[in-house]
Amino acid sequence: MKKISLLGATGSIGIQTVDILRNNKDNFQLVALSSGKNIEKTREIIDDLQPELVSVQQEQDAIQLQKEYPHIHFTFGTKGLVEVATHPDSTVLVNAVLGSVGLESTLAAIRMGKTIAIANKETLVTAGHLVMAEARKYNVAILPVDSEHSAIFQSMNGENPKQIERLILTASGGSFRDKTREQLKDVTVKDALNHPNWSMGAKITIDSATMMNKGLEVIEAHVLFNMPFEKIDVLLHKESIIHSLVEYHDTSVIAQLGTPDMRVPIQYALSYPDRLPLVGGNRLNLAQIGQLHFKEVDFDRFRALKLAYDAGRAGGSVLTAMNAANEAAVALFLEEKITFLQIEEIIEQVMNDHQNILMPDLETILHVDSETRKTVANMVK
Ligand SMILES: NC(=O)C1=CN([C@@H]2O[C@H](COP(=O)(O)OP(=O)(O)OC[C@H]3O[C@@H](n4cnc5c(N)ncnc54)[C@H](OP(=O)(O)O)[C@@H]3O)[C@@H](O)[C@H]2O)C=CC1
Ligand SMILES: CC(=O)[C@@H](O)[C@H](O)COP(=O)(O)O
Ligand SMILES: [Mn+2]
Repeated sequence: MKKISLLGATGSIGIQTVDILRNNKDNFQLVALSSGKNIEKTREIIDDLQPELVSVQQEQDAIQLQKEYPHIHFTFGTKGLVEVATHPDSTVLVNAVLGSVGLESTLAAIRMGKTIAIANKETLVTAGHLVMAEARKYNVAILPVDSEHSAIFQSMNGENPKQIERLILTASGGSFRDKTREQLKDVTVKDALNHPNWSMGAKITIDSATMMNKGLEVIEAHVLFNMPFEKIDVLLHKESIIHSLVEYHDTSVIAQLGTPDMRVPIQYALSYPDRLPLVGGNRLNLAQIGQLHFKEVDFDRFRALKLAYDAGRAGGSVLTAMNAANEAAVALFLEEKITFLQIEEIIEQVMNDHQNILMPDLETILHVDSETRKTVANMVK
């Protein structure tokens, strides 16, 4: 029986994780969870899986829930995320919270020796060097949940990492993959939220449309697999059936395929090194699909991807600035305060203005993160 702490239980990844835990009660037990502001969904998960500890975003929600569930301990805010992540009974942290707010709780869980199943890519982008250094120090496994990184992880199983030629991340191209830059000028939030293959949270769906998601994933791959950027490629593949590929010295290419279903990589990170049957999973029928498509990426068309490669190659605090600018700009786009193309304009301006600090410590990262968010807010006043 693995005991689990789950950050971001009410989100897209969180709900799918809860689904897996519910279907595998003999293997997993949820001991602690965090949610944000969705208190109705939080109640449903509590009633279903009876955790010992729950953290919500706001104090008043914690007070209300404490009255309703006196046998459960409630907490809130950033310290609540840390409490959930470090619950003494859990051995695995599933980090499915959104954004760089997941950083400190991840570091705290690593220092308690917990295995980390990580969906929260912003944490790896903003402070990958700190997370991986702590993971090495405490001998903790960081298991990918992101579909591409899970595919790479599975395609590296039993192989010698030194014999890898390159990693190939597949990209659907997002909601606007068939539009020109000219046509992107007046796209709406509703259109941007309409991802062709995946049903996901709003922020990552917009990231997918700008291709910043793929940029974050290139950096995530660099961090998780210790691979130089020159050996990480992106390939447009509109069906999202091949989740990513690894090419070896001898020209062999190993890939992981499957129908687009995030429960597969989530469950694999939980059951690793075993595999469990996926309740309600759809089997891949390649004969029925008939054709798979591939195309080279145009970096002028997908400018956010180029910015992410630039930040990755530079390293240092510009990664935090880029990530925070993206989080802030996407939030403004979702509130309809800026246009779609302004997202990457804002990121580019923030990166150009940034005074880079190499190997930033936690304090510097938190400072750059909050200052960048203020800068972006001022840019659109
Ligand atoms: N969705 C997907 O298929 C995939 C997602 N990922 C990554 O996983 C992470 C989560 O994505 P996704 O599930 O789509 O996101 P969602 O927006 O659906 O969910 C985010 C979760 O985080 C909570 N949350 C948000 N802000 C805060 C905060 N300030 N404090 C505490 N809790 C907070 C939300 O709470 P509430 O809703 O209660 O307010 C919710 O539980 C992201 O890093 C994303 O890039 C990676 C691969 C695929
Ligand atoms: C499901 C998942 O892992 C997402 O990150 C997905 O990759 C988004 O798809 P694209 O970024 O390829 O559009
Ligand atoms: Mn992904």
